[in-house]
Amino acid sequence: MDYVSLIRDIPNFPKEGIIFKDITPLLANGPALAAAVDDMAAPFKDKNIDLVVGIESRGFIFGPGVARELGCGFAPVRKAGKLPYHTESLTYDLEYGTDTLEIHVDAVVADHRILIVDDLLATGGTAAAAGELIAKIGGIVSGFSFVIELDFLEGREKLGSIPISTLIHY
Ligand SMILES: O=P(O)(O)OC[C@H]1O[C@H](OP(=O)(O)OP(=O)(O)O)[C@H](O)[C@@H]1O
Ligand SMILES: Nc1ncnc2[nH]cnc12
Repeated sequence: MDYVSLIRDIPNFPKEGIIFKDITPLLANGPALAAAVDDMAAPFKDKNIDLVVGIESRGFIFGPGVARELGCGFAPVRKAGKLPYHTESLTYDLEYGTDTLEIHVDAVVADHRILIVDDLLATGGTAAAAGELIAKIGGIVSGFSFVIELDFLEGREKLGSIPISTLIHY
């Protein structure tokens, strides 16, 4: 699938100097969306994943589809103040600022194998924070699956030796 032609560059969004990768053309294309979800799940089909964790907000678009493909459930990692039950929380640096992520304390079963899903890996701060949160509540982070990776930001350096799958590299 030619994903690259379905991702639009938006210069200087949301801040001067950032080239934002807009995935909405890909989302609007039925075959491309289905292929992206399949391709994100494929490397993890035989990895005994127990739960997919998606990161707000664009991880919520792909995560449940990937979970369905893997035959497991889904749990959200959300921005601060959005989750209703008791949470673990972590503040981290973004390509364009800082943010705080939270997860419900009972989101994972102890020692279950977790796949983290998001649309894009940039500096890796978000994915690393999600991984730390899952470890704090007893899960085993067993993979990361992204649509896009911005190689020049070296985000995968923050994710250690855990398997990472990405559909498109820039
Ligand atoms: O690798 P990093 O440098 O941490 O950046 C990647 C994160 O940035 C974007 O989300 P954003 O924080 O813009 O939130 P959104 O999905 O709610 O728009 C993207 O969807 C990732 O979650
Ligand atoms: N350049 C970028 N485009 C889209 N989402 C992002 N998240 C972090 N950096 C981004």
